[in-house]
Amino acid sequence: MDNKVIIFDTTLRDGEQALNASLSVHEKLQIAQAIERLGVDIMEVGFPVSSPGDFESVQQIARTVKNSRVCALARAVEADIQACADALKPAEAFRIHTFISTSDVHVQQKLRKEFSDIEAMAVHAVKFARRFTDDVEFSCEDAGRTPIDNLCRMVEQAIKAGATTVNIPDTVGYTVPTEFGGIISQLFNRVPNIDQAVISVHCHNDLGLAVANSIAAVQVGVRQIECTVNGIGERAGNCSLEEVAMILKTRENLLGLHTGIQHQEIARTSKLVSHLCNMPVQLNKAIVGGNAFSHSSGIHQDGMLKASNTYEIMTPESVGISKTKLNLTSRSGRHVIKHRMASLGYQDSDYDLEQLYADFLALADKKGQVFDDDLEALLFNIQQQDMQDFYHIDYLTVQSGSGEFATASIKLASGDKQQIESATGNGPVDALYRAIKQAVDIEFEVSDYKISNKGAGEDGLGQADIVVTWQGRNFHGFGLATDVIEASGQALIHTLNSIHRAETISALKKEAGAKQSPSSSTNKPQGV
Ligand SMILES: CC(=O)SCCNC(=O)CCNC(=O)[C@H](O)C(C)(C)COP(=O)(O)OP(=O)(O)OC[C@H]1O[C@@H](n2cnc3c(N)ncnc32)[C@H](O)[C@@H]1OP(=O)(O)O
Ligand SMILES: CC(C)C(=O)C(=O)O
Ligand SMILES: [Mg+2]
Repeated sequence: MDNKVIIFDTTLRDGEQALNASLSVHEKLQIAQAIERLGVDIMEVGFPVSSPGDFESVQQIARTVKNSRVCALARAVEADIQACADALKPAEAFRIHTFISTSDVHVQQKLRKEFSDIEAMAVHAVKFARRFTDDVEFSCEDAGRTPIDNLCRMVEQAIKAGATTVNIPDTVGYTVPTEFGGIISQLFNRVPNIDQAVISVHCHNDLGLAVANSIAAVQVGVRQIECTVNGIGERAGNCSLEEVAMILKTRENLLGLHTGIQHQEIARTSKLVSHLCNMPVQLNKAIVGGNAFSHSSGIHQDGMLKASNTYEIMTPESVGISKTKLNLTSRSGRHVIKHRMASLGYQDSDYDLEQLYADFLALADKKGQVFDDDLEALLFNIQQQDMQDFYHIDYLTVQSGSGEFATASIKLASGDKQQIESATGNGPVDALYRAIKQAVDIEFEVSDYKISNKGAGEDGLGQADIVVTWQGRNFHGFGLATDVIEASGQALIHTLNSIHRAETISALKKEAGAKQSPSSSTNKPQGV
């Protein structure tokens, strides 16, 4: 048996069904091109009968994509299949995928038919689809809950009618791996013509088992996995493409299978899909989550510094992520601090590791994650108070109305000095930022400003993200509050505190440099 597993991507069909905002034709095309670059064998890109917009996007993708076969979905209904054929026509070769439910609950309650009617509809649909292409896939919807005798009958009939791929979906993510693998094994053992079609699986993640079930299926002979980028799809989603691709690559030694996926494209495809679909990826998601290649505790970081395979079973570069992250937190140890200081250009003799580590722990307990600037600030013995909150808004009020200038008044603390300022502006944020500018000693420009919603409902939080340019360097800051004006103020103050810290560090570096004699220059911090 061939040991290549065909990857069938359904991000733009099953994945798209689960979005809370629709994608434009242009956005779908961008995703299709990224998925093509990823090296999938087949991409299912829509359900053309469902709307003129979906028809058009399937057509555009069929016109554009060349290196993956394009496919569209149809009920076991002539009009749906005809729509697939019409939309896919621009492609040189295409697949039509038709389906009907086979489980008792779906046949009786949803379709309200007899199983024999369903068999007849399936056979007719497959034969009708074969008029347009010799690549026809048939799916037994809810196969995971279908009585095995009925499932065997349906698979045999579909192959006899001309299906070249037969897909066994666990539509509601009900089965567990041994059970699902057992269903597939029974099909291989009992359906006489099974070797005349590729057998595929399409698993949903309702119990978090979509990937495990798909792997159980390939272990007993399945050679096509249907999946989506980031695992998006109906309800809890579909089998995640990046997870199966990396399981098959990383455990090729055990499974003896491979795919045609270009693994280095995984991270950027995941980011594009997440961004265009407005579906954030959870931090701890395997392969593409923000923490998938970051290490936070001292024992792990020490291991990673000695040999990365102590805690990484694949490299971040292999999935297109530039490098492993070693987060500095209060769970970090001395080895990683030493390593980070060396990468910032410091030699061991430039600092007292025990003192720095003690200060670092005190700061990490307060702050969570400690960044490189913080470490340098500790090195130069800056008071933690200075590092965290030199500037602070004690009070702010803003007045605005349509057709008038807005006015803002603030009371701002700068270290132990306090100042009251007022300013007018084109809007409330402009007025507030002008008042803050009058109160601080820093010449800066706000070069980017964005407000986004965090959480649902009227009392959800607003997040302000700004970029401030100071002496040619960009500083990012954010603020989070139920009031967007307050969030905007916090964002600017956050940024000004970072600038203040950078200013203080550079003054201290200059001072330290001036005190060094030429003969002690080897002790100078380098590369900072
Ligand atoms: C498991 C899956 O992911 S299946 C794919 C799910 N995706 C979608 O549903 C997205 C596209 N769907 C649509 O745009 C619409 O549902 C359409 C155009 C297909 C149909 O719309 P409508 O005609 O208004 O029907 P509606 O969606 O309300 O009901 C579905 C009908 O199709 C029937 N049906 C469902 N599946 C199938 C099937 N595989 N083959 C034949 N008929 C089916 C249902 O029994 C129901 O028929 P009824 O009207 O006789 O009761
Ligand atoms: C149409 C089929 C393959 C499907 O999406 C499912 O059963 O989940
Ligand atoms: Mg599905």
